[in-house]
Amino acid sequence: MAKIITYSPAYTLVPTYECFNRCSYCNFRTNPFQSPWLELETAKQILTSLEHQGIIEILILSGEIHPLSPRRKLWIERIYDLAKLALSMGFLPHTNAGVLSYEEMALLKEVNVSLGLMVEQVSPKLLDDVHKHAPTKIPQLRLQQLQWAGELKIPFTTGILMGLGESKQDRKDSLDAIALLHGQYGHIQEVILQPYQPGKKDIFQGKPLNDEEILEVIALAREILPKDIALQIPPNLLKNSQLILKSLELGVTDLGGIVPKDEVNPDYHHQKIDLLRQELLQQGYQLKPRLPVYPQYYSWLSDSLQSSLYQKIS
Ligand SMILES: O=c1nc2n(C[C@H](O)[C@H](O)[C@H](O)CO)c3cc(O)ccc3cc-2c(=O)[nH]1
Ligand SMILES: C[C@H]1O[C@@H](n2cnc3c(N)ncnc32)[C@H](O)[C@@H]1O
Ligand code: MET
Ligand code: SF4
Repeated sequence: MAKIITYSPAYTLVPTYECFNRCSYCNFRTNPFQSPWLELETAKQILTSLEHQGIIEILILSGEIHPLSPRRKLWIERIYDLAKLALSMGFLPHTNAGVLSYEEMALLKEVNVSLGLMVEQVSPKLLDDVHKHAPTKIPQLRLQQLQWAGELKIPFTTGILMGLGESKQDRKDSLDAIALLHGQYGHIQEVILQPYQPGKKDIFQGKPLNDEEILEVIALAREILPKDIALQIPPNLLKNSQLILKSLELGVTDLGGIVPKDEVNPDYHHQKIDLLRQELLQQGYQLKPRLPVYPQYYSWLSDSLQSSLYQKIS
């Protein structure tokens, strides 16, 4: 029997690329005021063109507006409206818009089947380097987000970014912190193991992890995280199919959003899904689409979100 590996047929909407953080590894951001915001009309055209293509998830991924900016409220409203629009057109939204206030998180819960935020790494050392100009990457702030998501009963996706200059112990600490919060609230549906990959725009001088190091983190994550958390790795950031297969052997069960354009790593394209499916099948793995919320959390969602979800399944 072939082992099942999942992926999410997705499309990424970007409310804005402007971001007041400056993570040195980022290939996504522009400076504040340098990117127009995505208009609802434009989003509607994009979503219309995506209908009947098997796309399930709309991943809303945004640069961040300063919490004290007078534009913050408009920005959250735009994200809310984009998610609501996607829902009304039969898609299932999942938003990662960086660090939110408790009220913002509660608001976005209404129109998203799950939310996401990467922990990155809990080591405060990174604040002297890659996160020197990225105030929302303060580890305590990110962990508090996971705690709030737990309190609000929001099915949550998180993960670590590897290759930022952290030590092995730092990675272990980050995974332990995620496991601890999941132990308290049971809300972490998946953990993304994201290898940093250099792009054309970033200014980070560090070296990405090599294959052995990546595999070591996967094994460690599988050991630390409880079995009900799915392990995800984006296949376009792995060098070759061999490495993808080895990841699956070590316990990766999900390949994340397979999208036409990887907005975070635009220099790394996804392999054609049919090719990937065939390659995996030859090795005894069956690639299957999944929803952006895992079944054990369906009952956490509002009646309205549950009915959107059941329309997708039936
Ligand atoms: O749902 C998420 N998917 C993330 N993904 C996977 C995503 O589902 C897609 O593969 C594309 O990145 C979307 O543009 C990432 C992929 C990358 O190459 C780099 C970073 C991310 C980060 C996230 C993330 O925070 N949340
Ligand atoms: C949305 C998520 O994308 C990840 N991210 C940002 N830049 C890169 C990069 N160059 N390579 C890999 N992942 C990256 C961070 O972990 C962020 O939280
Ligand atoms: N700005 C958010 C974060 O870093 C999500 C997008 S990153 C390209 O957490
Ligand atoms: S990774 Fe996210 S928070 Fe950091 S600069 Fe890029 S968009 Fe902003």
